[in-house]
Amino acid sequence: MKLNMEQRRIVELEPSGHMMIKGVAGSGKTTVSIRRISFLHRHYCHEADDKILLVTYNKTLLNFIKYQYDKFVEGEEVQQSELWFTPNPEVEITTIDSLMYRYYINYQNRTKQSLQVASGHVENQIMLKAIQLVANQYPGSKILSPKNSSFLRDEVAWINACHITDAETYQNIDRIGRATGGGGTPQKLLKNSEVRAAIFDLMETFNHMLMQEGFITFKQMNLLALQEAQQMNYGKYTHIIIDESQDLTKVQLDFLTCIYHEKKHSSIMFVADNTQSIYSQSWLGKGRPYTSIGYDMSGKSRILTKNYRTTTEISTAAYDLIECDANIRNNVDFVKPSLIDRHGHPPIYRFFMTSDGQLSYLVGEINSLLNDYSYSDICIVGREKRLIESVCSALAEYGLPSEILNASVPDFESDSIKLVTMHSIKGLEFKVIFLIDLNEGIIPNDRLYDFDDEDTFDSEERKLLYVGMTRANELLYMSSVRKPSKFIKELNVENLRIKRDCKLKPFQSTGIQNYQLVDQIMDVNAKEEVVRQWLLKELQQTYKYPLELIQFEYPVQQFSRKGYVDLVVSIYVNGEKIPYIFAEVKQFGAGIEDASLQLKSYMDVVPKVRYGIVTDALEVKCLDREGGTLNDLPPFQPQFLPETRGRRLYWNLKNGKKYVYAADLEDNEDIEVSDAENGLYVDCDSKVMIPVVGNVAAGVPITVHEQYVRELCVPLDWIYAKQDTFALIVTGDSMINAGIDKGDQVIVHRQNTASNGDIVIAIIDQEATMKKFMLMGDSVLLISENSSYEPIQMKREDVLINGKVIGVLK
Ligand SMILES: Nc1ncnc2c1ncn2[C@@H]1O[C@H](COP(=O)(O)OP(=O)(O)OP(=O)(O)O)[C@@H](O)[C@H]1O
Repeated sequence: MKLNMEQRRIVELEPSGHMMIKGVAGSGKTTVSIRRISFLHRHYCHEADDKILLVTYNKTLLNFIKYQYDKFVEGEEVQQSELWFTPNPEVEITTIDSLMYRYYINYQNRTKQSLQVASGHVENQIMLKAIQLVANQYPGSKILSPKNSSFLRDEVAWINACHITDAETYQNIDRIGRATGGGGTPQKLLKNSEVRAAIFDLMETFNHMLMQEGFITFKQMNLLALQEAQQMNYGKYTHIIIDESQDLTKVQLDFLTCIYHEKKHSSIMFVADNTQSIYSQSWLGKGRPYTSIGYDMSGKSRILTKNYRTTTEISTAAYDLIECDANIRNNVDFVKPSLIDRHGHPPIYRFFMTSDGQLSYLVGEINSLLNDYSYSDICIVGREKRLIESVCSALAEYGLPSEILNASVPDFESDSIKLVTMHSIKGLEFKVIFLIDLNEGIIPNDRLYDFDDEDTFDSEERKLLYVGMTRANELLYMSSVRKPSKFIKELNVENLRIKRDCKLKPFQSTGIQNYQLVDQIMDVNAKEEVVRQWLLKELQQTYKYPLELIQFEYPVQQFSRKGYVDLVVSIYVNGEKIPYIFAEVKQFGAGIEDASLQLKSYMDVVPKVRYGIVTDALEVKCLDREGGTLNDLPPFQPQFLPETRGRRLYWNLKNGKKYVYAADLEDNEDIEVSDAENGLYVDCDSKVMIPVVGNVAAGVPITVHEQYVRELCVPLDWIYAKQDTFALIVTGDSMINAGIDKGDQVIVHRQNTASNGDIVIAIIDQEATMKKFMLMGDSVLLISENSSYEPIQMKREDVLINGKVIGVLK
């Protein structure tokens, strides 16, 4: 892979302390980070204690990096990658959690203190005790109640994650998302309030009680790892690259600063995309400035805007989500993605009435994809683990191999469909992604509404969906069951499709007041009408059929019975209007099996109809005349309309070529000319009007009259000079073997000379006639191209040539 210029500049940047790389999803942030290791290792790692660290937030991403590089990197880079992933004192690639855990173990060993990570249950029990104890000191406080214990546990974890060690800091900190007390927050967390004072005391008491009982939380463990790093001066890194830095907590960021060994040639690079910040305890992802962790990034940031991972169609649809979220767009570090010219199928969205419906769709679609993709190219993504677990076991029943990606030892290569949660797919990519169960209550997850205010929480969940959508290299499927997530409505339906290889967009209802062809509707309140109106709109907007070709309730005689096709699209063929597409619609979600049979029976009795479509707005089936299934319907073509142009053949005797000449029936100056052989249109910008002066017998006039009633418009190229060009109507049949028939128009150039073989207008006995000119010695043969007529031989001086035929308009 060749890096683009911006990427290469970042990789090869001379280290000068801290810097930030902002980039959109798929812009190569991880790619650049890995190449940068190689560069730093080669050029800026010359001192004995120089070490490089690449730290990722999530374990699956770490393993994905290893997998990608083991698989793809060649030549020198293979050696480099081997260097990184085999024990090597100079380069380390790890997750922030395992790194901090190592420091925590050192802390334990040094302090001889052994604490166990508390289970959720233990944590809750101790929290309840702590609430009881502290509540006595705040008799007026409503917040310190057992019913708020999970909110309080979350808030305490947040204080610990943010490395807030004194009450004053907590009293004054911006509590983004919570301060307003919106959504499920039990109480406003106003600055300098008694509520905050109570929570801070609770945090200290809880931490203390937990440790007393020999337990610790993950957040406290991180605090102790940080303490250890501050204490010890060993194992520091000259270069640190932090991938997904927007997800890290304040403690984790402080820890990395602490293990950064500042030197003349050292560097710490924060790689971030705030649009993908999906953790509520993250620090920078919430829009906090880098100065809050001790770095001034003015003039130190670089931007990557091009999304290389997904197609333009997928990126555009995913961006719809971001565009409607002011929280995300207004974030200081927001980067608007720019698109690369890689096109593919727009994302497919399906709605199902039941989970079984979704499952059988998944099975059917995966089976149909297997011609082009292997199982390992496909990943099914769910908001929650339980959702993918149930799909995983169901797929097994259908004989489809699948496995839930294990974050610790993921096997990306195994020939099975992967299943993963939205949180763990961050940083990964697959050729085909299915985002399932995008349902109300699941995303945004209403069980988690308890803590942050609604807008903040929605933004976080919206980003989660954005992360999922931007994982697909080629094909993205999205589906909902029963009630779609409100985020689905935020996607622009124009950017979605209902099926692969089909232009039809997902169902959207139309209000009765906007129904079309109302005079043809039997019952506007009928349940299937809204489906028919959607299909009608699709036929007009997506397939471009004009409304005048569409009709409702088209009568069909089936033996003694009369039936009515719900919708028909007709076209004109040779001036005759014939039915072209039959459509049968069913009410929303009613199924299409019966309607398919009905449609086939209608098509059977109307042999002219070519295509059929049947839909209940959820399922769609297109049929051909023989009843075979088609991917899509044909789009409208201009020739389907009644003829508005007179089409004629023009034989240009100047160059021997034939053209299709089409003049508008109402405006004969509006002409279209195309090459009759290859159909290519001929430039008609320069054209002239020539008079139609009468029939051939009248000959070519000697003087030009101004008042010719009829004129013919022809391209300038076809004639020699406008003032000497006339059109005559052929009256006789003397030239039929030359392809010139009665009624044709010939274009004549006025001249009194002719060459052998020219078709001329000659005056014989004071009457004009059209003949072929042949000079024979002193005489001239005027030949009819019709064996019924004898050639006329005349003395050369007696022959009066009036003009030469330069073209024939049939
Ligand atoms: N210059 C390039 N040319 C072609 N492909 C590229 C280029 N840069 C990156 N890619 C490809 O784009 C995809 C995304 O790259 P990468 O994972 O590094 O992006 P990212 O910014 O870390 O993405 P995300 O933040 O969404 O996880 C990868 O498949 C990578 O190989």
